[in-house]
Amino acid sequence: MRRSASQPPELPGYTFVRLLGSGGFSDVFLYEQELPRRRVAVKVLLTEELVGANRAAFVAEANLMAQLSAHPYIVTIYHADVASDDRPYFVMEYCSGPSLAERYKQETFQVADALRTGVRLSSAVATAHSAGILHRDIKPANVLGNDYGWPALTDFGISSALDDELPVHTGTLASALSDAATGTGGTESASVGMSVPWSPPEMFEDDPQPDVRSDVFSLAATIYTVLAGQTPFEVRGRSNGTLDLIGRIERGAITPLARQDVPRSLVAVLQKGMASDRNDRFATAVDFARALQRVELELGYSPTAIDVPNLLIEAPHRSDEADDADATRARSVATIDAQPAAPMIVPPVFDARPGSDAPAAAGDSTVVRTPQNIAAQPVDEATVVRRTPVVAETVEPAADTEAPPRGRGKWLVWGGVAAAVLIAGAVTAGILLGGDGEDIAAGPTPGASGDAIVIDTIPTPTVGSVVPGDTTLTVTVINPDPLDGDEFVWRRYDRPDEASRAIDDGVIVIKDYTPGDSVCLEVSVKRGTKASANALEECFPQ
Ligand SMILES: Nc1ncnc2c1ncn2[C@@H]1O[C@H](COP(=O)(O)OP(=O)(O)OP(=O)(O)O)[C@@H](O)[C@H]1O
Repeated sequence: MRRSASQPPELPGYTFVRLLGSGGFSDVFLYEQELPRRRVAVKVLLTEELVGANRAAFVAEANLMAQLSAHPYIVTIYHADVASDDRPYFVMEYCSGPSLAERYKQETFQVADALRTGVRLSSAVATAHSAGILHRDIKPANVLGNDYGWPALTDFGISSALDDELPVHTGTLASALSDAATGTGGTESASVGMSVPWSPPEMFEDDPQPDVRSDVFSLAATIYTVLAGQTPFEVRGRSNGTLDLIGRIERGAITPLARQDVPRSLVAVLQKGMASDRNDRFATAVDFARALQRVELELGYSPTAIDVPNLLIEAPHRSDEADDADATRARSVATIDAQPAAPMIVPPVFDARPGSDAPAAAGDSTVVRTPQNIAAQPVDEATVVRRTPVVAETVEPAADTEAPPRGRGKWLVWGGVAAAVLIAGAVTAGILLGGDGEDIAAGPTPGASGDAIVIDTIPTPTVGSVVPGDTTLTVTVINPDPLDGDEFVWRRYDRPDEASRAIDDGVIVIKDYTPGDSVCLEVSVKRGTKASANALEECFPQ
């Protein structure tokens, strides 16, 4: 439920113009500043959030952003104070353009634009890292657009110092349950914020310990999102509830990026950025930016400068790039120029382009997004708060319990109280309970509502063997915990138009197979009318 905005405060020297937007615990208003005359965005903490920890978190956000304000791709903070109604506020650069979230839903990003945005954003993130700050909530909605159409990273609301504990928020699942049910408060404990579709797997651990590579994952996921027009672990035509996404993120099941104009090298960079094991990712945001620059060079584009402070790393110029307009700025930041391309290997799972042996299209042609390549159902993009360490709990299903309208009950946007409890339990157990199993008879359950009630635990199949033949590919799958009557349901997710099929012996035979081709399968165990919520999703041969 959307809450109504608070009253804009009276601010001497500023005239209120209009509401720009509302966050979980603050409102952002457009004001006209008198001297110097300019439009500014003012973020104001809600009266209900004035209690200690929230006020401190708000002030910390202003201080973190102010520390990074000189960066060209981080929203600039001008001033902070407390209004006459006792609400703290900060005044920042007004970003008149659409955010990346608005843009990717309305237009198809050209490859050059995505690369440029990726390098710029990475330099903003690297700058935060060099100041000892993890952003922890990088996603398209937190990248605003300024007057020049440049990206401007914002919302350091859940950021933390690199060597600190995660920021502690007040309020818990238990207290939310209690609040929702009775209107009273509950006990407090620590919780962490995250936006699930762009979160790395380590954030779902009991005691998350994110580091710079966690931000690298979210950076890569953000660039994937703007290129694909959907988040990386969303699958068209399937349930994309929070549990589904967490399962796919943990398995590294990135949805193939079906764009002919995205070169294999870029696919490989994004895949490496989103590797499940953080040791397999780029070690730093600068490394990720450099990899994007190499793709720019490969495609014949001017490499976008990496603007970072205090890192006077000057790589050799490409002679014809000496006048790159991007490289000269009146900013106190160093510039890292592009380096020569290095070959990268693209595993087939991520690259869904037909005829993937064909050379990469170097062009930057406009791609018209057809209804087929738009995600069928929205995922929950909100920043949510999860208690940590997460403890399994059991509650009566409360699917129709309303989420509190404002404040730290933000995580309830996950689809209700029961969904949040289910996530907590599932993550703790290290497995994702199959209880949100899709009702086969009714078809896939769209959205987070499919996460609401735990009914049973249906195992996820594993791969037994893969045997490529001259004209067939035979994949045998195993039910690790079979019960009488269990079957398998499988389909090719690289061919969304093909129907699902049921088998009971676990032997999947793909006919008309051409050796060397990749076949992407989604296999669930079917038990009665339910299926395992977390399907096996893999492309073969591996
Ligand atoms: N500097 C700005 N210029 C223009 N619009 C802004 C600016 N800062 C925020 N907004 C708008 O205000 C909305 C709310 O901002 P806020 O940072 O509170 O967002 P949020 O991420 O939804 O909330 P939270 O901080 O609770 O995660 C944003 O969605 C954005 O549209």
